[in-house]
Amino acid sequence: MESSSFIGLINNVALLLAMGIVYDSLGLQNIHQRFLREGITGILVGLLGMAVMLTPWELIPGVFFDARWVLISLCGLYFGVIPTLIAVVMTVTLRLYQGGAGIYVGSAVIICSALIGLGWRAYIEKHNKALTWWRLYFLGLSVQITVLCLMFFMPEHLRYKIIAAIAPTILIFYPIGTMLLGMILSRQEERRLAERELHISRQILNRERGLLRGLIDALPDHIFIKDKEGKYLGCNKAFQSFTGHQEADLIGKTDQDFSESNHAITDKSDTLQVINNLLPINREAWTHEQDGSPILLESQLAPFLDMDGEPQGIVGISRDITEKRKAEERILTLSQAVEQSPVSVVITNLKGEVEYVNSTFESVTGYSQAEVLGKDSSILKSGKTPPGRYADMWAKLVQGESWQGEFQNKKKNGEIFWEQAHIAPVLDAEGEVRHFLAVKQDVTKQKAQEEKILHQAHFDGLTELPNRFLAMHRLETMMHEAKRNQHQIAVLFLDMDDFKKVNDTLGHDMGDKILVEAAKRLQGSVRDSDTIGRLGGDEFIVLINHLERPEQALPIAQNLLQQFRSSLTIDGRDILLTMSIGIALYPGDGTTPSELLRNADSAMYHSKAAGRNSFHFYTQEMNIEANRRLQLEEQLHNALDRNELRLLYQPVVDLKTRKIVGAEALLRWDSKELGAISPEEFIPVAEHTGLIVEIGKFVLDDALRTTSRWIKTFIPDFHIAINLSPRQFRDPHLIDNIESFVNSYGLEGRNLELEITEGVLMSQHADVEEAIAKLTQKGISISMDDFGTGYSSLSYLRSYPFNILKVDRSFINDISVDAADLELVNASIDMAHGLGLKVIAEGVETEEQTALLLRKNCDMAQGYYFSKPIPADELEEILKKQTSH
Ligand SMILES: Nc1nc2c(ncn2[C@@H]2O[C@H](COP(=O)(O)O[C@H]3[C@@H](O)[C@H](n4cnc5c(=O)[nH]c(N)nc54)O[C@@H]3COP(=O)(O)O)[C@@H](O)[C@H]2O)c(=O)[nH]1
Repeated sequence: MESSSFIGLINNVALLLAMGIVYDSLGLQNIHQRFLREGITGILVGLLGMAVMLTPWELIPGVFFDARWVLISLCGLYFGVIPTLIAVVMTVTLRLYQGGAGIYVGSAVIICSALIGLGWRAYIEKHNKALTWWRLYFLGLSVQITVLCLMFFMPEHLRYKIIAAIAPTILIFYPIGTMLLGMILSRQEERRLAERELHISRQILNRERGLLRGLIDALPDHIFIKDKEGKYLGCNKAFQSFTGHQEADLIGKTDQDFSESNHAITDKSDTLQVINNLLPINREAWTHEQDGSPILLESQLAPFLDMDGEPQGIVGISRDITEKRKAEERILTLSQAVEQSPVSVVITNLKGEVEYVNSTFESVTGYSQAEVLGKDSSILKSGKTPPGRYADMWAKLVQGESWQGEFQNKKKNGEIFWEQAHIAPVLDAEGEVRHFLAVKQDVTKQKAQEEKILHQAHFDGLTELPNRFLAMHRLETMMHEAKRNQHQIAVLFLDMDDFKKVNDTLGHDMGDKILVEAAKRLQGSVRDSDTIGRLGGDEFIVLINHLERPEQALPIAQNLLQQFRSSLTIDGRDILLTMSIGIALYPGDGTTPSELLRNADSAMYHSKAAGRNSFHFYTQEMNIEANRRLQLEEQLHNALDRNELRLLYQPVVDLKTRKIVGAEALLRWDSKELGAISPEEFIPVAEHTGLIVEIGKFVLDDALRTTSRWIKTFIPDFHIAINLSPRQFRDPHLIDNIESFVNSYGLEGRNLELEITEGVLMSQHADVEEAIAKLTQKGISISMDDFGTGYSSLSYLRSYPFNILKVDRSFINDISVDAADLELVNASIDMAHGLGLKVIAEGVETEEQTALLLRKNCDMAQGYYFSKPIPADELEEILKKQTSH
């Protein structure tokens, strides 16, 4: 090859190499817009191709040659369609401009080499092949063979000359050149790619490093790194502000160089421990913040290793757990309080499944925690709680409101129990309902108590009949219904005849049994729709509903009386009892329950007055009687204050001497409103109302004061008889009062005689026995009044320490005409004397009676024959005269 040809070849090679260098130095790969990048690349390759075409070398004289197809084929292979098209257009244009014999073959060479380059590119991309040296070689070879073939289209006189001239060169050197050039371009491409990746990696690394630092600095936890000697290698902002030292000041120093706060997080021994064991450790320590406030730090220290696994130091994270610890302690206290709470605590999820129960729940229900966890809270349902209550509860809970109420639940052993529950939704920090909390108390005992109280409030404890309150309530309900339906009601007021006497005689226990039996008989004689109740004592009420005519009550009352025609058998004893019944009708006899009851009561009184064991319908006259009783009660209340009460004295005469030896104090009431009222009328009222206690005290005081004068002046042995009613014995001050009056008026016990009737003894109060014993100890005489009228006076005479027997007026009346009465009185006197008692005959009205009594050895007498009850001053005059004789 000639030197000029060689220079041309070198020139072509240099231009081809320049393509890669220029591409690199222009940084075309950095142009992000694809069309711009490919356009510029195409122009650059086109320019280089034109430069190659303008610097050919003369292969043989007259035959010029260049390496354009190498450039164009590599452009197709490396840069793709658009740059190759531009380069082809530019170089073909130049070739056409150059003209000559090879104008078309030269242009075809450019186009074919471009197509072969693009074809190889498509093949490599499609099959994802690597651009190896041998592929580059075959690309070069295929291009050269194509170029050689195209040479056959040269004019005939040149065709073989050219082929002969170029064939060895392009078949031997050009494929190798193409391969080498391609490899250079590939290497450049790889380097460019590696650089770009490195650049990107650096960017990522920097960004991530910044991000990581930012993150670490943003963390509230204290983060630090130390080397093996415990010297700081770095730390985050939180650590800096906690220790009060900048990172730059910390680096290279140990905790020994700083204050306590650093030691709280880690100390040298921790660092050594972590490094030696290569295991993380946790530690907690109390220290102080910069402002001196105490703070609890929890630190985690872990080793960090180099690539070879050698420990390089430790990394530590420490955080403020002061609030967490306080919260834990609060939660612990709270959970212990809940656990030990005396009430059951249940926490469920929103589906009602149990998540927690305390120990009280376990002990109350018998279920262990394990048995109920995850179960539906309805496990305790007994089926006895009304379903509406659960619906009401859920309606409240789903609205976020709390609910309280009672359930009748079932224990594990099947026992039913009452629970008072307060259930509330539990909200989380966002205000969302997450759980339900139930606080429950076993109120079974209270319920039973309530029911008992309710029962007691409505039912009579002895007979289990409705009591006054319930009976009146039912009457009111019946009245409403009767008013609506235009029917009538009969209210029957029942009172047992002489029950008090029977009760007192046979004792209260027997009395109670009689009442129970009587109640059963009454119950059996009315319809279910009627009501029978106990008003108290021996009083019952029967309410007959749905009457059309008043007469319909008549057979019912008759039937009730009939029930008691046969005797009651109690404890083997046959007891015959009768009833007095009063009937009031609604609406005729009253428009309120109390008015009807009052009027039925008046009618009952009338039955009593009419001889008992009978019934009477209420009449207006009865109302008058009842009103009278009411008036007496009202007026008697203040009779003492108004000085309406005074005492009369009836002398008691010694039958042998006919001299006054004593007197009986008898009370009189001259009411300013009602006029003179007989003691027979007002004493029962005073007893009934309890006013007798106050009045009796007045009698004792007045009588003892008055007679003390007579005793001191006229008769030292004078005895004053004072009546005591049963009710007075229930006064705890009775004995003290008597003693105090006797002492204060300078009297002796023998000057006082207390008259008690059988009724006092029959009440069987322990107080009576005790009181009588105390009184007799003080020398006070006790006399049995109205002897002979009661049932068992004789047995009482033996049982109690009586001093005097007062034979009742009813026996004395007829002793002069009735031999039986005289015998009775005679026997009484003998018996009394046999027991060591003195006898006073009451109601002596004639000399004949007096003489008979004297003959029968009666000791004393009182009665109109000797004197009616007279005022104190009159008796004083008599005593004066008697003494002076
Ligand atoms: N607890 C108290 N009871 C008292 C007191 N004062 C009286 N009474 C009791 O009231 C009942 C009626 O008493 P009174 O109307 O006073 O009748 C007494 C005499 O007046 C009456 N009497 C006396 N002699 C005759 C007579 O010859 N004929 C006749 N027809 N009546 C006569 O008898 C009554 C006395 O009875 P007694 O008490 O049984 O001795 C009466 O039961 C009183 O007890 C009082 O302060 N406290």
